[in-house]
Amino acid sequence: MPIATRAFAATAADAPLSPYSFDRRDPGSNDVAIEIKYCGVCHSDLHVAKNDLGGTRYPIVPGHEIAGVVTAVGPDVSRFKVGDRVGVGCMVDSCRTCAACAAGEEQYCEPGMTQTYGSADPKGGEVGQTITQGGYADRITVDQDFVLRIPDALPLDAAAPLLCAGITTYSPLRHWKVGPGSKVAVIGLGGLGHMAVKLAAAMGAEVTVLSTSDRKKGDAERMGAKHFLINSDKAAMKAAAEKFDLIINTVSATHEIASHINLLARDGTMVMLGLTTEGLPVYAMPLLWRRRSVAGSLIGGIRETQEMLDFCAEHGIACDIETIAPDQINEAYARMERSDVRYRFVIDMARMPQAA
Ligand SMILES: NC(=O)c1ccc[n+]([C@@H]2O[C@H](COP(=O)([O-])OP(=O)(O)OC[C@H]3O[C@@H](n4cnc5c(N)ncnc54)[C@H](O)[C@@H]3O)[C@@H](O)[C@H]2O)c1
Ligand SMILES: [Zn+2]
Repeated sequence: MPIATRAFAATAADAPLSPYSFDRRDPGSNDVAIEIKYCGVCHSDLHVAKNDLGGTRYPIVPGHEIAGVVTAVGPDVSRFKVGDRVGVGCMVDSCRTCAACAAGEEQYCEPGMTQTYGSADPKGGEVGQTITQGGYADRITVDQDFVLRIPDALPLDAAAPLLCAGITTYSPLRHWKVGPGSKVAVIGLGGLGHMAVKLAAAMGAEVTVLSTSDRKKGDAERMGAKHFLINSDKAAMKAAAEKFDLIINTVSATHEIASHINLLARDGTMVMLGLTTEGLPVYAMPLLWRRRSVAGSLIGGIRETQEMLDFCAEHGIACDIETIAPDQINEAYARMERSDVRYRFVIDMARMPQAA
């Protein structure tokens, strides 16, 4: 029996999200059926719903920060049982044979991972759907290899955004070997940025937040930042020159980065996380003079995502959230566009309208 699912979908780039019903597949032999309790609202959802990146196929149910409880498992599922607290992030499958998948970095799967929403699903996807549909929904069915275990120490609502915002910031902090003594700067204190601050501080780094105003200074310090820099303050920016080993750039819109390169120490790296589509000028001289890099990073693999969840449980880290009902999603998007969010909206599926 296919699983009746209530959701919120975008039907066009300029239309508000609205109630949408469809069927999830009944669990196959390796599948886990999940009742979604909470889903975080990532800025990528907004980019896709509004077709900022091009190529969105409608209707689309966004959402890739999923936390819920297992309701059924297929006969070959060994890792999960009914009642387990689980999460699903940005991927629901990959080729599993390419070099990236073999290295546990399924996000860089060479033929391409199957994203939680908007991907053509090689297994046929949801019943009657040509693309995968995401987590602004009360049910989902996912292959067990792409399901994460949410440790008991983490509340499901505040853990949900870890499945994207958490892993997207944890992975570059690990890749660039952040630890005690590292100096890390975070640009953009939103969903990703606030997790970058908490995670880098828990890894022992000295963290600085770079922002356009001092509105969030108190919050940043509470999250573990030692310093707060306003990027229009020329004297402060000059004083911070050559300071940082790693700059995590989470800004969601195209913005000037060249003036920030001088903040990097020798061998320092600025990691771009925002899904911006326009080119940005970067000059060779400040890069080569200190062997600096500008890099990018995409979410993180399944093994590393579990490691991140366990790290958060061990260090008592979760997201700062504002819980909303599914029908408040359009208002939440409008607020995200105004940078009015502290620091992640999370949809509570128990408040799904009955008629959806
Ligand atoms: N690389 C990845 O794997 C990955 C994963 C998740 C999200 N993302 C992308 O990362 C970006 C951030 O996502 P989020 O969910 O944290 O968004 P968010 O809306 O929670 O935060 C964005 C931050 O950028 C700031 N900002 C926006 N425009 C700005 C500007 N012009 N100048 C300076 N600051 C500005 C906002 O004040 C806010 O602090 C988005 O583009 C999102 O799509 C990438
Ligand atoms: Zn995301």
